[in-house]
Amino acid sequence: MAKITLSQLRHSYFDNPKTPDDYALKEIDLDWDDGGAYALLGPSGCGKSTLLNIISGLRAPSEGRILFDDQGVTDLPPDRRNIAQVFQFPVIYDTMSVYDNLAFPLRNRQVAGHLVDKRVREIAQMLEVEDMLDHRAAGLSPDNKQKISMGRGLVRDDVNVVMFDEPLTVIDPHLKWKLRSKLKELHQRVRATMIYVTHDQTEALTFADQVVVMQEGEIVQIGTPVDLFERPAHTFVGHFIGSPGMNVLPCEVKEGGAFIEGQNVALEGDIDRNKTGKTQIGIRPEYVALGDQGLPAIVKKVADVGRHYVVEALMGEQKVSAIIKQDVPNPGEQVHLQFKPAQTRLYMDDWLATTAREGSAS
Ligand SMILES: Nc1ncnc2c1ncn2[C@@H]1O[C@H](COP(=O)(O)OP(=O)(O)OP(=O)(O)O)[C@@H](O)[C@H]1O
Repeated sequence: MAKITLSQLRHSYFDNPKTPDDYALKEIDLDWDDGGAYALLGPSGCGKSTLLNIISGLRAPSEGRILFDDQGVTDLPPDRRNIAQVFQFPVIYDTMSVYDNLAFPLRNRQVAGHLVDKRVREIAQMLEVEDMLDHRAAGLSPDNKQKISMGRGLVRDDVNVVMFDEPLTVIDPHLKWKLRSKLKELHQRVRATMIYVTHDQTEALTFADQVVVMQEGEIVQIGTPVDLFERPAHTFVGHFIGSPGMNVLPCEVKEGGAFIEGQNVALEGDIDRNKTGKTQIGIRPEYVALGDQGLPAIVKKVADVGRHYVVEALMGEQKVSAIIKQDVPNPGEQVHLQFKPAQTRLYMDDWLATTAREGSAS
């Protein structure tokens, strides 16, 4: 397995790109460590497939380099990059048995018979498909077919990286969680460098140790699932991750503090003096409480989602969500919103612009 480096990578589908918007990938600099479990997360059109195709060699980048273990591979064709890929739809040979399907990538590389057998049985045991080894692949259910497809991706231990491209698309919703946790377990056993591409936050956060969040051809944050939840570096990450996402509220900054509707709102720490631009407060619904004092708002909707209630209130024209467990208000009621200071962040032009005060509870 290998460390993957993307250096000053840019890609445009136009012949003469001029503005940043002409680039499907703006500028990507990234190191993926050997043996890490990564997710590439972002909405449709943000550039995930473009990036994946550039790493696998199906597409040449307009600018920049790709290195595997510090060796340049930018000019190598896909078959010389030594990558295993698992796609949205199962890629297996229907006429072959499950055993032969799993053995295929190894036999193709002239691996000795006894080693093929050992590895196929190991992978089959990890995937819990040992009892299917003699079955013909054609008769398998879609989720078992995709399991075998994953097995084919994992069977070789000499690949640089295993890339999964939305691998759970065809899986029944009630089986998704099973395969999701299975993949995480497989990574822990196989310890290969894995990149999991998805637009689904649950899949990304369950699988990856580090999640790379993309928006409009740019990486907006790389972090652990906890980092992304606790300290979104960009308002997009705050919106995209969480349910409901982070509240992003226009505010005024003066005298070193932030104000909404003339009321001072305590922030997590100091404001970064080097940043400028549109000013907004970011606060997750989990850290908004209702009380006697605070920012006045009118309750619009209350949803009981089982473990807690999601209250949607209007502060003037501005919608604010709060997650609460008890003392549920009624729609139409006047309430006061209180933001937990250690979780109240300022964003300037959508980028985080406060530093957490040392020792403040997060
Ligand atoms: N072959 C192409 N020619 C021109 N533009 C393209 C081509 N492929 C992708 N694009 C554009 O590049 C941008 C990034 O697309 P890309 O497919 O990489 O995103 P994605 O995040 O993988 O989305 P999805 O999940 O929908 O596949 C989009 O604006 C898309 O319209």
